[in-house]
Formats: sequence, structure tokens, C-alpha cells
Amino acid sequence: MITGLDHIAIAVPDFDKAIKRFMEDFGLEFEGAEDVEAAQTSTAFFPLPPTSIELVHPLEGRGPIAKYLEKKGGGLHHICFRSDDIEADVARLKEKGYQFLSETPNPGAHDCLTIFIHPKCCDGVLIELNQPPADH
Ligand SMILES: CC[C@H](C(=O)O)C(=O)SCCNC(=O)CCNC(=O)[C@H](O)C(C)(C)COP(=O)(O)OP(=O)(O)OC[C@H]1O[C@@H](n2cnc3c(N)ncnc32)[C@H](O)[C@@H]1OP(=O)(O)O
Ligand SMILES: [Co+2]
Repeated sequence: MITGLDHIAIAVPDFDKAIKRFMEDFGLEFEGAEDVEAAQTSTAFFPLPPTSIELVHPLEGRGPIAKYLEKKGGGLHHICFRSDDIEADVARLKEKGYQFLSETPNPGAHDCLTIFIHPKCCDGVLIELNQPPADH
């Protein structure tokens, strides 16, 4: 079951500058940065309960965010729904015809399991589902 809006992600061409902007100009709490090798992405989180802002930037210049930045320069990249049973939600949504971008969930930030639905399935919005670890 989907239980909340875990985060809203923004793709940024200058990671340090964007972190500074969200901290200093918008006054948000900076939780920290985390490189997610499996997603070839550097992430930075700003908790804004009950959700968070996630900044995403290419890790070592490669991966999906690099391609997105090449085309668009930056912008709102995806939204992420939190799930309490990601396998069940994936199965349920697959039955309805949603196309997932991997066969199974992969490691994401904060030790979550994470999987993406193709934007063409949701009116052009890239949707991530994640499930926090059991001890979260
Ligand atoms: C998991 C760690 C972390 C976390 O929260 O825990 C993250 O969130 S990491 C986030 C980075 N990871 C991903 O984005 C993985 C999923 N994304 C992909 O697999 C690709 O980016 C994909 C398939 C969405 C697009 O890749 P492709 O190689 O097909 O790129 P194209 O440029 O050819 O795009 C095809 C088509 O999709 C549209 N598009 C691309 N990105 C987005 C987007 N973020 N939002 C909406 N639409 C998007 C693009 O414009 C093309 O549309 P078209 O009409 O065909 O021109
Ligand atoms: Co995300």
C-alpha cells in the first residue's frame, strides 16, 4: 500500500550551489548527501515533514541524471511514493499495465528499496516507489 509522499526530486547541474541555495536562501535543514552507486546518482535530502526535497546530480558525470541535464538543464525530476510493501505494489501496478524501469527494486538512498515507473505511464511524470528498511 502507498502510505505517503516520500520525496520530491529536483535535478540540479551544480550540486554544491543547489545545496547552498536550499540551506541558506530557503532555510531548510540539510540532512546530508549520499552517493547511490546503483543509481549512478548523488543525492542530498532536506526533510520537510511529512515529506522531503531530494536534490539529484550525476555521480561521476554518468547515468540517468546526466542525460536529463543534457536535455533539460535541470528541473523537477520525479516524485516518490513510500510503500509499506513494494513487491505487492509493483505486482498490483504491473497487473494494471504500468511499465517499470527494472525487473525488481534496487538499493536507493537511506537503505530503501526503490523502483521507477516509466513517465509515459503517468502523463509524463517519473514516479519512484520506495520502501524503507524494516528497522526505520
Ligand atoms: C534511487 C536513488 C535515489 C533515491 O531517491 O533513492 C533517486 O531517486 S536516483 C534518481 C535517478 N534515477 C532514475 O531516474 C532512474 C529512472 N530513470 C530512468 O531509467 C531514465 O531516466 C528514463 C527511462 C526515465 C529515461 O531514460 P531514457 O534513456 O529513455 O532517456 P530519454 O531522454 O530518451 O527519455 C525518454 C523519454 O522520457 C522522458 N523523460 C526522461 N526523464 C524524465 C523525467 N525525469 N520526467 C519526465 N519525463 C522524463 C524524456 O523526455 C523522453 O520523452 P519523449 O517524449 O520520448 O521525448
Ligand atoms: Co528519488
